[in-house]
Amino acid sequence: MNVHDLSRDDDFLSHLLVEKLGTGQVPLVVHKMDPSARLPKTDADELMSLVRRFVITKAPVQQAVRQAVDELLTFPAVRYYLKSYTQKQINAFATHASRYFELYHPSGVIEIAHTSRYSSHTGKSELCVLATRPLSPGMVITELKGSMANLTDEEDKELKRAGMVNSDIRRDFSVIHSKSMKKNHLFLGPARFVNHDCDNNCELFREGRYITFRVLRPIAVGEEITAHYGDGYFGKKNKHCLCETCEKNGRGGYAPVDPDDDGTSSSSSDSDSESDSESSSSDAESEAEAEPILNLNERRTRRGVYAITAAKDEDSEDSENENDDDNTVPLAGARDIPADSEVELTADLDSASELTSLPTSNPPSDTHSLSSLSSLPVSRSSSSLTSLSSSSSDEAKVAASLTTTTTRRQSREAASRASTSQLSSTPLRRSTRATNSLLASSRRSTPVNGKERATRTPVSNSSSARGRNTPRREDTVVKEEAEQRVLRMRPSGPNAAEPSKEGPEKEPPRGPDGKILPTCSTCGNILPVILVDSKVVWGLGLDSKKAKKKKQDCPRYLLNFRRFIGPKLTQEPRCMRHFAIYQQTWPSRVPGPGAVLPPPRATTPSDPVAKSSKKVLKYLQKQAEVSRSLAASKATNKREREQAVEENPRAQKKLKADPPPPLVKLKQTPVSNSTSTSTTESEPVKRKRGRPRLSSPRFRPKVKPLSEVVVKVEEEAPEIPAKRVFSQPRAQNGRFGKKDKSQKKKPADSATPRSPRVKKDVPTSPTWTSPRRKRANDDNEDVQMAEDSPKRKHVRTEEMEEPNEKEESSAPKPHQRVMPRPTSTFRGPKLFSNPSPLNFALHAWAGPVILDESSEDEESSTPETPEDIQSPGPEIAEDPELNASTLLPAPVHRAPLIYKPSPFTFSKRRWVSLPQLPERLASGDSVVDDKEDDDDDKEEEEDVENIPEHAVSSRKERSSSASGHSFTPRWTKSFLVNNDVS
Ligand SMILES: C[S@@+](CC[C@H](N)C(=O)[O-])C[C@H]1O[C@@H](n2cnc3c(N)ncnc32)[C@H](O)[C@@H]1O
Repeated sequence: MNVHDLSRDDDFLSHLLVEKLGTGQVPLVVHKMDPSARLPKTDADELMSLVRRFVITKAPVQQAVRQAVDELLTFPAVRYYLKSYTQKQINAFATHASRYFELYHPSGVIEIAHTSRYSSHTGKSELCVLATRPLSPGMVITELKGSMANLTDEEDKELKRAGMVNSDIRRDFSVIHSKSMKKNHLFLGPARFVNHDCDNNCELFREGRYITFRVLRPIAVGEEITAHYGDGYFGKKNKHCLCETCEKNGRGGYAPVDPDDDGTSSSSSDSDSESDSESSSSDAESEAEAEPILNLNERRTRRGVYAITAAKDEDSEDSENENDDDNTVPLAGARDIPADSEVELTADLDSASELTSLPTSNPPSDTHSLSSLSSLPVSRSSSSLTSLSSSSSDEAKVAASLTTTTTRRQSREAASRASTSQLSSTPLRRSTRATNSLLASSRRSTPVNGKERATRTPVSNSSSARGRNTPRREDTVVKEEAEQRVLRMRPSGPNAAEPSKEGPEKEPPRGPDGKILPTCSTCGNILPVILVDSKVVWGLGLDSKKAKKKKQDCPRYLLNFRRFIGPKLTQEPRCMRHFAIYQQTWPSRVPGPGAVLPPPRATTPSDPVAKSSKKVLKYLQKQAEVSRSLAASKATNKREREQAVEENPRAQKKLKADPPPPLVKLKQTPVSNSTSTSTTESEPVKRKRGRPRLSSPRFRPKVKPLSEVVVKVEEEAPEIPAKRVFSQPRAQNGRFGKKDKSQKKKPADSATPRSPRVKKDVPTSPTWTSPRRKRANDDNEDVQMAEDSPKRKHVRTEEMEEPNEKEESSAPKPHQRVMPRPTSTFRGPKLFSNPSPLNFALHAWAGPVILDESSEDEESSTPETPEDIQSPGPEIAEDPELNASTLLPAPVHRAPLIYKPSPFTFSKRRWVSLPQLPERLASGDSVVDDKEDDDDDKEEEEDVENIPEHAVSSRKERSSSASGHSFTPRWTKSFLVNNDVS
């Protein structure tokens, strides 16, 4: 796709599928590449019904997406839009459309929302991406994609040429620089709404021609998805960054103003060409440039979007470092010319994948600016007021309540204050100012970091909206504010949610008059008062005693209400939009009480090794350390017990009686007040009779397969003395490691070697791990180990703690050879009936079989019982073919069994037979191995979701189709022609 088409398509599609969708009069305003382009008119209701059909369809995601795209292409406006398109262009458009549709699928885990975090500073509507479900590290947010288009040098320059009045392409968009290709790419699509945070919770990575995101640490519902644009994107060392992390730490745009700072601080962002790299930042340091203090908060970046200022000095200095000398073309009052500073995206996009953005050349209108402020959601994590959460601070809630339409008592107060504001020249501005004023006043008494933080009212939207023609007024404003300010801070205040995090009980939000404010029982937001034409249409009386007793939701229901209040509804919070689309309360997406959510589409990476990143590994490593310490104490106990067993065989009995070692799962350190479905708690494995069910959730990697693997590597391997594992079953149990119950859980027990020599060949762990799970873990481990050694064999060997590595590598891998059964009970697919396993086993034991040493190697990891003809039921015991000796190629000697294996285990194995066994035996085939592999494969197919390795192909398929990247040319020209496109 070329840049022009991508830009044009994205403008149109984001208009259709973001702006027009359920947002009423306060849309999610998307910055257009070409705001001047006229877009065909579309009926919002029609669009909504299309999306409604899409979200309620039962079809699989991709099918549903295709249907939706098909339908979209029948819209007159779309047909009109595409009429000059070639087939290729239509396909590209359809693919891009599919990305937007994917966002809305009920299985999706994110949504696009307003954020006020930057709006108040940038004066423009800003969007963000929020999680609607808990996300775990390693997950790939498949529906959050961005399409890339190669930028030609000319286009690249064009994007950098800010403020070209008649420019076709505007610059408030992401540009990714590929180190390997040494090229910049334009990056559009839903993924472009991801904002930057210095402690980002997601990272970018590339899947073919599109970019998507991988979760780095647990993300709670309502939390914002953030990426890292680079270290120098928002000025040198991101000193103008307004992210939540900077806010919490008093850095970036929230850092105290250095009294010595004469405004000549460097601004690498304005100059550095590879701003995220260390070298570039050091380069940038040398390129110190003056920057007036006055403009620190809303200064322009090199991309000039949110730093709009008319300060002369700054402009000239910035321009010094810009490669483009476009100083004569100011952008909304600023000559913000982006340098070649797009952050680099390395070849594998893991280590240095970064997202950059180019600035917009046009500030939004006041309406837009304010609309963005009008829905100030409250964040659980103090993040940018973008998420709805009950744990938000009062202050944030006050902010939320003070939307452009808020007229509660406190907002009235604020409004009266605002009326005195010099800047509030219009009602809209006044309300914005009111919000800020109120917040400022409340903050004046808020000590931060032991200091009383003076407040500064950020430049109102008017500053962003000001034109080049009004420099004088801006200067006045800026100076005035600078006098007030000691520290830089954003209007919502620092650590907005901190108090609620600390205290066990949340303080209900109160207005300035001290009265408790009514909040939405769904999202916790302060209920707004909605005005239409200065008349309160909703919200009054909600603070009455009666109303307080009643559970009250925020006005998502006003969607229906809108019918009689007309289209002039001035506010539509997130709950409303959500409800409009899903007819469900936020964040639920599926209808009906107790309805089951479809599994989230965020997946683990298809190729964990390739997709692993330092950050994920770092996180996992951290987690592993925690569990390692836990394991250390356990290991000591185990060793003691094992020693006791060796010294005193009687101790075995005790050991047997002891509960089996728990399946160690990662104990997670709580990262947030996440409702994450994280399953990485330390939970002991319940012992069950028979073999553990491989499909049992307790053996699934669940949410954090990577984490578990780390634990395995770090924890299990060092504490497993091979002796304990092999000595017992070999000596006492013969072929069936029945006696030691802890071994019952190991499939390896069936393959227990008989001699000490074999002992070395079959390593195992004290905690039974199903082969399938083990394989999955191996893969995951590879991810974890990828940095040290990409060789999986080596990793596996390490994990198994094989005493004799050479033997291990040459020997068949035990976990591959051991045949796990589909279930631990008699519900396996190979049983035709449900006979008594006990009877069967007793019958089968009539002719005990002992294999010779020569066949042991082969069998060491395979079932001991010979394969036989599949039996219809217990009668199988009567079948002469059950005499294993007749089936085995070379049975050498027999001996009575010393121990009776579990009848369940035994009979189950016996029944796993191949009809073609005799023939295979006759032909000298290795019966057991093949059979086992088959079985394994089948099982793995059944449980493919749990096994990264085996899931790779299916994931790849899913992923590629999910991406829309591989969409076949379904949306043909003829399709459009057939649909009256001419
Ligand atoms: C790729 S866009 C992100 C989506 C953007 N909020 C929107 O609505 O289109 C990058 C822009 O978001 C804003 N932004 C994102 N993260 C920011 C941060 N940490 N500090 C300041 N502005 C940020 C800046 O305006 C930046 O130019």
